[in-house]
Amino acid sequence: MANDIEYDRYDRIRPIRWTGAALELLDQRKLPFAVEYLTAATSDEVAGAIHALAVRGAPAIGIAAAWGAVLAARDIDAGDGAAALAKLEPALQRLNAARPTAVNLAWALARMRRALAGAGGDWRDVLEREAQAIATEDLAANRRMGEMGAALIAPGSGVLTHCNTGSLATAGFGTALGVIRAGVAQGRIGKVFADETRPWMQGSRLTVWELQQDGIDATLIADAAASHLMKSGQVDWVVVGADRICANGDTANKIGTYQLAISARHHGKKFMVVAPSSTVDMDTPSGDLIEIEERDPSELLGVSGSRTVADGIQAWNPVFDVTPAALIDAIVTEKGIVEHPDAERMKAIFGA
Ligand SMILES: CSC[C@H]1O[C@H](OP(=O)(O)O)[C@H](O)[C@@H]1O
Repeated sequence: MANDIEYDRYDRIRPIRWTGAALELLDQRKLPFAVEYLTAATSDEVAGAIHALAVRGAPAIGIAAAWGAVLAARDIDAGDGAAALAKLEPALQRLNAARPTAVNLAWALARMRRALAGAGGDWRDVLEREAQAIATEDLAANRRMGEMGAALIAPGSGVLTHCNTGSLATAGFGTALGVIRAGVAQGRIGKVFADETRPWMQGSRLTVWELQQDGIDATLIADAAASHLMKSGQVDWVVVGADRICANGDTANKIGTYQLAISARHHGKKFMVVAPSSTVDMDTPSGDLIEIEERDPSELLGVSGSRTVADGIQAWNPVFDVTPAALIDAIVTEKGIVEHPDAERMKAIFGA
């Protein structure tokens, strides 16, 4: 750790709590004005919470789904893991269908299946240990990525981030927000900007609130102000998370990321993607093959329950977009940094 900096003070939010009998989820639809946990007692309740964005963020939905598999196991009897897997598969499919773009959901469920396949009579304990391992490994990866990403940022830099990639979106500490936490703690980042991230407002409702809990000042900007901010010279890096990183480095992330990358390149700013290796999908060759989630257009027709658009107006609501690898300066994962990513450089770290 850089200078043995104590990061715990930067990492007190836990959006996912396993009680041993149920999963408690910090309901992110109610933040920042209400900190309330909902209790999911079944795998289908977990799937519903993922789809409704009560729990959100690529790593967090993978972790929640893993615990959902543990909850599904409570409803079946089986002599070994293989028999259990056959009975669990319908519930695992419903969990997998909760959201399509973030690969972490499918990755976590595939890992739970692999753990079950070789398990004997203790398959329930194996399943629970695997879910806990996924969460524990994610937190460790975030702490490591924070250090690795911060090391790329020169002291006194300004940073713009998009959406929410913090403790709320992970097992803790965050991905892009983990780099910002580490960069602030090391004195490398002097100014943090967060954009609002319409339509779900992850930036204005979640990111600036999360940083406020740490005592880190962040300045909120309108999404539309991002290019003007970069032109003003106040930021040196744009640092974002990811939902799926393809074999050639193309990266799916929250809608609006692509235009930030275009503007960053135009203004000579560096563009960093931060994500654990569980977000890397070497089975998808390029970004044009990623399924982009489209949510209910009504999310665009109002704010906080108040309608802002005349009746009868149509809306199109894709909630992710794909940034081509050519616009990315560095992809930071806990397994290594891919600078100027392309298929060859991705393969060097993640294999075929
Ligand atoms: C570390 S979270 C990664 C990713 O997840 C978010 O999407 P959503 O809020 O819809 O779950 C956003 O794209 C973040 O960048």
